[in-house]
Amino acid sequence: MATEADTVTDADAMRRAVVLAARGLGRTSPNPVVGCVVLDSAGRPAGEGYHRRAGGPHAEVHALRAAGERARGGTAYVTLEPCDHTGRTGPCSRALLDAGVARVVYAVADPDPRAGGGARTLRAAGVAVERGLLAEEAEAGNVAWLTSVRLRRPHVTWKYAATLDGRSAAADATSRWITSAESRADVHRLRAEADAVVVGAGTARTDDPHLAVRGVPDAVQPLRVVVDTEGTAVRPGARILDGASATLVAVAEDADLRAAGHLPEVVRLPRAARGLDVPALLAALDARGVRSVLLEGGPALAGSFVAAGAVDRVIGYLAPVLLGAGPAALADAGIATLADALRLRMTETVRIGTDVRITAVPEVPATRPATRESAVTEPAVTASGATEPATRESATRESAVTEPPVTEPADPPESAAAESPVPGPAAEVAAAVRVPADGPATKER
Ligand SMILES: NC(=O)C1=CN([C@@H]2O[C@H](COP(=O)(O)OP(=O)(O)OC[C@H]3O[C@@H](n4cnc5c(N)ncnc54)[C@H](OP(=O)(O)O)[C@@H]3O)[C@@H](O)[C@H]2O)C=CC1
Ligand SMILES: Nc1c(N[C@@H]2O[C@H](COP(=O)(O)O)[C@@H](O)[C@H]2O)[nH]c(=O)[nH]c1=O
Repeated sequence: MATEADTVTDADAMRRAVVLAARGLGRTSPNPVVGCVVLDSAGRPAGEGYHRRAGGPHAEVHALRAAGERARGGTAYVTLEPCDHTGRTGPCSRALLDAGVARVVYAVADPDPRAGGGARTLRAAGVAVERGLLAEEAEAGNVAWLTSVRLRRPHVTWKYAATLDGRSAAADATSRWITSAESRADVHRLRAEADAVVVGAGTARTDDPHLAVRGVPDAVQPLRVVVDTEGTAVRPGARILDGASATLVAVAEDADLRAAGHLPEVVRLPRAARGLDVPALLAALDARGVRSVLLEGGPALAGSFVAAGAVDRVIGYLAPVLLGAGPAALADAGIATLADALRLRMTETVRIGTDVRITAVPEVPATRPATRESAVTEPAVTASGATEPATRESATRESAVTEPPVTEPADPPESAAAESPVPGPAAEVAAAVRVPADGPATKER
């Protein structure tokens, strides 16, 4: 018989599931990260698992396999509502029913109301279903995927490195290096978690950046993106063209690309007041399944992202260095008076090497996609002439950021599948990223 010491509380089981889910970060895109813990009928640990990669078994399947017969009559704790559809793998609702699980507790409901509901299927089959346990923690761990599904654009983290007086380069444009080796290694971890790393033409010209992940074992490489109106910033032989990861150059619809034959892939976007239209860029990335963007600057492009309401998280590395001159970390973001300042809430401060890393999120998170600056929505065309998916019209899908714990008295929101892409352009297209045949692993899209 199980003693109290053998048994696990609901909260502990879900906490473990959240920890397990995080192991999939950077590997599951375009799917969410999901963790699952199964307790037997006496409340003792029976199995656990997490979603390891898109196309692979879901967290529930891993956990049920580990639990075997001990799942019968037990409880499954899942960080996201179990899926109810057949994608590349079968429905988790079915797997849970087949395993004889008596109770399912999930943290976060799937935000897509159009997809079928795993919770509803389970409940209809007599399983006790509860949602909302540790929803905030599970939500935080899955913020990129949830933001991407809710806003129909990738989650954007703007990362910068600055001196203590807030400068991101010296007056002569040199900036290597402001921050310590430890901070720079930490940035590679951020890159490994992102589907795409984005920089502006100024950074491409000045820094000749590489932008791939280095020094993170088994990292899945992000797409490298340069926002370059005329398609002239990435020169032949640029480090970004080395094949370590796929590279995409965003150019204007009317850019003259006759001298751009060295660019591996190009997407054409509308022009905006400054450079290219940021919401259109995000829509183009969304259309190819990019769930998360690490915006690495520079100051001008970051300013445009802030102006477009398209920064969901800021990670600043502040070094104990003074310059006194040189560009500020952020250039014009369309904010003219203090009342319009973008106020952030600090979520973490950590000392890294000789620097401080500050993480902050907007006090008022985005609840709708940024609006296109330019009115026209047209198919973008690649350098090779292939038509890219049309950019999305800005949709308005508002949803609460977190949900309070709820014991299901009535029908919960219908669930989409952990594996289910959002119906619409992103799912329809999910264009494969061009990588050399013998190239490194690239995030599956
Ligand atoms: N410390 C740090 O964290 C970082 C420092 N840096 C430093 O910053 C400097 C470069 O920064 P910066 O000159 O601001 O360059 P950016 O990298 O921000 O690129 C700006 C250029 O991108 C193009 N662009 C296209 N669309 C847009 C848009 N919507 N908004 C803004 N720009 C757009 C424009 O060039 P075009 O018209 O040609 O397309 C524009 O001039 C370098 O000295 C570099 O070393 C850079 C990154 C990070
Ligand atoms: N100067 C500066 C940073 N600069 C950023 O790093 C990019 C270079 O990346 P890579 O070529 O891959 O090493 C560069 O273009 C800019 O975006 N980052 C930091 O963490 N600390 C620093 O002091």
